[in-house]
Amino acid sequence: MPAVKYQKGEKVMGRWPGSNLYYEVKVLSFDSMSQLYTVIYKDGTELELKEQDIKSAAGFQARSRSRSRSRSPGRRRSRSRSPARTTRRSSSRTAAAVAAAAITDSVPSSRRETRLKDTLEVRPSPLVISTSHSYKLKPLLMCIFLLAGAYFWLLFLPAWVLFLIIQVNLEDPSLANFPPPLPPLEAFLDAQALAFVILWIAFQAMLYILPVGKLSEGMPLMSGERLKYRTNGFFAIVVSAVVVAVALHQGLDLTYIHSHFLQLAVATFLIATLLSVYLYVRSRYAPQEQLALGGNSGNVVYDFFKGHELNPRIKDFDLKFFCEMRPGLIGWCLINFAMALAEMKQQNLEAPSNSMILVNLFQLLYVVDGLWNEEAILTTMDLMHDGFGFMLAFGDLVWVPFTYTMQAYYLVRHPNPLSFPALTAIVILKLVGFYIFRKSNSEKNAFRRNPSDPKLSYLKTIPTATGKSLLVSGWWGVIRHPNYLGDLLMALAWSLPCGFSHLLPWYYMIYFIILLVHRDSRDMSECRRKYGSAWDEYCRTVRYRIIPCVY
Ligand SMILES: NC(=O)C1=CN([C@@H]2O[C@H](COP(=O)(O)OP(=O)(O)OC[C@H]3O[C@@H](n4cnc5c(N)ncnc54)[C@H](OP(=O)(O)O)[C@@H]3O)[C@@H](O)[C@H]2O)C=CC1
Ligand SMILES: CC(C)CCC[C@@H](C)[C@H]1CC=C2C3=C(CC[C@@]21C)[C@@]1(C)CC[C@H](O)C(C)(C)[C@@H]1CC3
Repeated sequence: MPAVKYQKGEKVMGRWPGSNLYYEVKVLSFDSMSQLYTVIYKDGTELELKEQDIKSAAGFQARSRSRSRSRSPGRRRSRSRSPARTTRRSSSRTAAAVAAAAITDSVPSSRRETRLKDTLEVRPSPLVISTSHSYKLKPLLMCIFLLAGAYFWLLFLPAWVLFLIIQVNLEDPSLANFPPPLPPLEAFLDAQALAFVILWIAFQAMLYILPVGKLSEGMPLMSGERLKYRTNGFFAIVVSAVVVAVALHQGLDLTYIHSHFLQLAVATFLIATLLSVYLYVRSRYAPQEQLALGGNSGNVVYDFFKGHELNPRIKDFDLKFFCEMRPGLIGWCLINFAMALAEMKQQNLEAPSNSMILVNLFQLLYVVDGLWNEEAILTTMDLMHDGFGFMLAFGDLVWVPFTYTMQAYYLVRHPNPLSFPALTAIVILKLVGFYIFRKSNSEKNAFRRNPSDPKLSYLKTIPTATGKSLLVSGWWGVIRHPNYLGDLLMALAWSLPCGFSHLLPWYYMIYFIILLVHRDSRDMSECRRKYGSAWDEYCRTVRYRIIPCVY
């Protein structure tokens, strides 16, 4: 049995979860089952920490002394944030009081910066957080639930995609016709479809590595390092569009995508599964500091599903960023366009229907906007916190292109004429949703990138113990997830053109409500863990999550 490294009663430095800050803590106990130390901070907060989040006090002080000696004056500015120094200072103010007092109010940027710095200087000892949110081993039942969940989703998600594809293409896609007639087994696999998918992904990978476009910096990792990302997504979609146009001109029949939708989906699923196996294997050898918090249960299926490595890269090629932003996202627009051509062919139309045009334009705007603002993805949850495993690989490569295109796929066989007032109302809804979505995402992204940006000086903020602040006015002062509200309004505008005859084209709307409500509660617990009572203060100030005055 391995020896316990830190003994009961020993004074050590413990990392504050989710940050790079270390505080002096006393070891209370060690649980050999969970391999977690229970430690107590100076203000009485008890947390459970892994061994790698603890350092011996002597070694830590020696290291921070030698590091601060070698720092340049510019970097020394941030010395007040060093944990060693923070622990030497003490403040009688409670964290909540500091947070409340330091909400900055319409101050000029220079003053605001000073104020921000001041709040960093008087940073209190860690916030008192309730143990129910603490960083501790989940009870056995919870573990069983999570494991069972992973098995369930692993089987359910691919089956659901197949079901949607087969069902929506039926003459009568009513759910009363469940289960749909299954095609013979050999109809699922098609070598040509597989070749097309491989070609598409390779083409996107080639565009991604071209030395064109900006190299953007990601958010600081635990190690303090900032990864660089080639954010040339807009370039990639423009080149893809030109190549497709040339291929069409040369006689390429894009309606192949409609007639082989099932085979293309199965081929992509195989690739996503192979990729996930590769990701799982390499995560077993990845250094500790490159791992995400989740996906380390020791259960193969759960870890395979959740993903463990945060930013798996082959040299500078970032697999998670590439998969999230390129083949699936740009493929989504290609498929929609192919569906418009298939609709014209099937229904003998000279031009796509108004509904089809709306769906195509709306979703194209969404994707182009995402690619134009590609840098903003670097401050989202997936990029910052989630490991890359089956869930995201499948989500990015299969789920997005083969289920987000459901409205266009549905319209090929189920026309839904739109009156002019209905069309106008839907366009207005989409634009309102888009405005809220874009403005709120850009505001948070700009603030996270440069909190002292003079253009944001009018915004009120709450400082937190991690050194980051929370916006408490502007879009993020109205509701806690304004970007989700905008996204939901847009989703509504995508389903409305399909009418109300069937439930299936509304699948995206229903799924999206569930996804975003779940993401919101996941984010709430994560932020509560990271920011402690500063987060509570934020929640008291901004009471509603997604819909003002309702939810
Ligand atoms: N079409 C689709 O399928 C999907 C689309 N989306 C869209 O992607 C976008 C990104 O979503 P997602 O990554 O889920 O979440 P967010 O972009 O909302 O990111 C949440 C993070 O923002 C930071 N944050 C929260 N509140 C504040 C605040 N008041 N001030 C400053 N920072 C704050 C926190 O991170 P920290 O403090 O660590 O910076 C938090 O963890 C959204 O627009 C969403 O609608 C998302 C999922 C699926
Ligand atoms: C398979 C599961 C049930 C769900 C998987 C979820 C993923 C499909 C989504 C998680 C977050 C996403 C985002 C986008 C696409 C869907 C996934 C990958 C996004 C790239 C779409 C375009 C937007 O402009 C965006 C804001 C960049 C989105 C970021 C999050």
